[in-house]
Amino acid sequence: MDMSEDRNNAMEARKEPFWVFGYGSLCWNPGFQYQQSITGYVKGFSRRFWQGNTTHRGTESKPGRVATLIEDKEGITWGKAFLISADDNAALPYLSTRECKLGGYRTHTVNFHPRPNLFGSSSSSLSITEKKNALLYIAVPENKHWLGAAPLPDIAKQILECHGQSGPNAEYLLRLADFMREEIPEALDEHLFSLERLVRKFASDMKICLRTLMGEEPQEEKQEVKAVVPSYQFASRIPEKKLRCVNM
Ligand SMILES: N[C@@H](CCC(=O)N[C@@H](CS)C(=O)NCC(=O)O)C(=O)O
Repeated sequence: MDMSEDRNNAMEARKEPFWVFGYGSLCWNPGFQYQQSITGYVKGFSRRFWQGNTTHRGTESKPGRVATLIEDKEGITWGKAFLISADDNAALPYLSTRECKLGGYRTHTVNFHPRPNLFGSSSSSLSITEKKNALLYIAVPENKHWLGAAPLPDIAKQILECHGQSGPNAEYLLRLADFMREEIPEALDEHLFSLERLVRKFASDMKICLRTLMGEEPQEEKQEVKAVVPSYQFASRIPEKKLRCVNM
């Protein structure tokens, strides 16, 4: 699959509004200005916590694990796309620092499929449901932070133990799982939700309060996960967090 980076420059050169697709922390903490956001999916990829991270969610000596995409002909990965305006000159440099410089990701252009309109699309909203060209940031096995596959319990233990400049690695996983459950409850992701279940189990076994770990008031631990009414302001309900290591 051609993962050339020159399309990024083409998007910059064209100076037209463009879409960025997020499937990890960008879903719940985009960190840049955007005109609108739409949940939806990309085909041909599956999400995996196979990318190591030594800045945001880990250290050089104890790298954490963050999300990337692996090629999977039958794969569908759900997330959120953000429309960035033509005259925005800040988003791409910010993402290049956050994703590429600090995270080992590279750009790739895909077709983004907006989530089918749950209430029947009128002709006026047809443009919202049409697939769109989007930029995404993917970590490929050749990058220096790549960790690759491991037994899920080992990945879960690593996530529970690691912490970086942006906070606990567990926060990254749990916020992504919460985002998917609350904004796209129909989306399946066995890898993500199995990891969430394992992290919650190991935290309970080790008497670790995840709410405290995530810097929230200690509360009664979620005993079971209930489907909730989709909230379209998910990101706005998460405490604003500027990523210190991006420093932009
Ligand atoms: N490219 C993926 C993953 C992005 C991601 O998680 N990047 C890391 C860079 S290492 C990050 O920004 N982490 C911020 C954080 O952990 O809060 C996405 O579209 O969401």
